Amino acid sequence: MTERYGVDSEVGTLRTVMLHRPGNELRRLTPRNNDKLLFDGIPWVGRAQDEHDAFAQVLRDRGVEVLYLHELLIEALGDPTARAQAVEGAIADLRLGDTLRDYLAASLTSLDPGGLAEALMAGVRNDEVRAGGLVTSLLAHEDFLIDPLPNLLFTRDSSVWIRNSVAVTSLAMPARVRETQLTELIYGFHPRFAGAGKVYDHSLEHVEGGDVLALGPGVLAVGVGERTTPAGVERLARRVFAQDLAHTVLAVPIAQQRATMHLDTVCTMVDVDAVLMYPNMAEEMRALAVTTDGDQLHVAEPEPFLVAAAKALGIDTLRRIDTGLDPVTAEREQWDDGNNTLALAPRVCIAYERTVETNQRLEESGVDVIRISGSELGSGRGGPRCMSCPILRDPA
Ligand SMILES: NC(=[NH2+])NCCC[C@H](N)C(=O)O
Repeated sequence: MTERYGVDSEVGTLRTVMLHRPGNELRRLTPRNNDKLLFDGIPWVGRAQDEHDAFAQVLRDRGVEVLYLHELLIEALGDPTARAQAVEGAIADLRLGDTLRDYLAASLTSLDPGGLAEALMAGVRNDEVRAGGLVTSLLAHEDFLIDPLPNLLFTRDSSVWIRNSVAVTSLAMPARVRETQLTELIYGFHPRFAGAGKVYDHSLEHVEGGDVLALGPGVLAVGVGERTTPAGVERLARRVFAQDLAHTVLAVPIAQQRATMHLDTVCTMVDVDAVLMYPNMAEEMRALAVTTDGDQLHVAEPEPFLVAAAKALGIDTLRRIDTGLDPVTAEREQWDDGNNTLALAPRVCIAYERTVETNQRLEESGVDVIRISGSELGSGRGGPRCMSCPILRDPA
């Protein structure tokens, strides 16, 4: 049987990817809720969809199979047990109270898989239901009973494949926590993933996919900062070692701030032995190599990231593509996800067109750059890497 999933590197030829085409959940963003929902502006949704369609087309033109999260979700919700689990997860929130919870349970249960998926993604507003009762009368019209999930767009964060096992992650920001209820349904109930191993779940310590880089077979780098916690990387290391999915996990501390929320905002791989790094941070990035003797975890002293990574990969040097940008240009382009490239194969990547200088330097270093526009997509602070969850790559 040909493989349908499995990822052992960042750069092996991409075969299958999961995207999420932005939908009605983006139409919920207002100037009053966008900060909480982790968007820096109010995107023009139609244009964001066009940009996203163009991104998907670039992938298809390169022979990549594009799966959509919402379609996988609808298919998974064909299973009655999945629907029951979905409803239970959506109404668990304590803001509802018993009357409203019972009402929502009944109305969500009556929906078909398509309608239920839409409610789970776009959320439900108080004035969209006729529930009656105290809580609904006291809440504002525009209060959400079920929050919308605009960050579903960033499929990188809510699940990550580590070889033939999938890690449903544990998201740190309240606005995103419910996303993994959806990825859990997909991987738990969609027939395509029936035989897949499971290596992590949302009940564990925080780990986000944007922090997890498969540097090469058996070697993961995991950013520890605003999202993934120290305990998260420890738990992930234990889990991947127990399933023999990696021999080394490099824990990489990154500044706890929005600009560097995930490791992939400052560092992505563009070749089997080359990384693109945010120059303002490249020098000081350190890594602690975690290994195991089968029983205990061993933690090495911090070393420069590139040194620790090359050692773990068993190569002489991991090349850093030096964009040579002045600090201000570098800071501007990092903010616009210039370092968040998606590799389609060694030395071929997708990047936003707006990070002009970074792209040019990448090309001068021998990397093909396929440019996509992201004027609207970018308002969620994520680039090509975080808008994609690779499901199948050729072995590196
Ligand atoms: N892997 C990434 N860089 N993801 C970007 C996620 C952006 C999203 N708005 C958030 O704040 O969570």
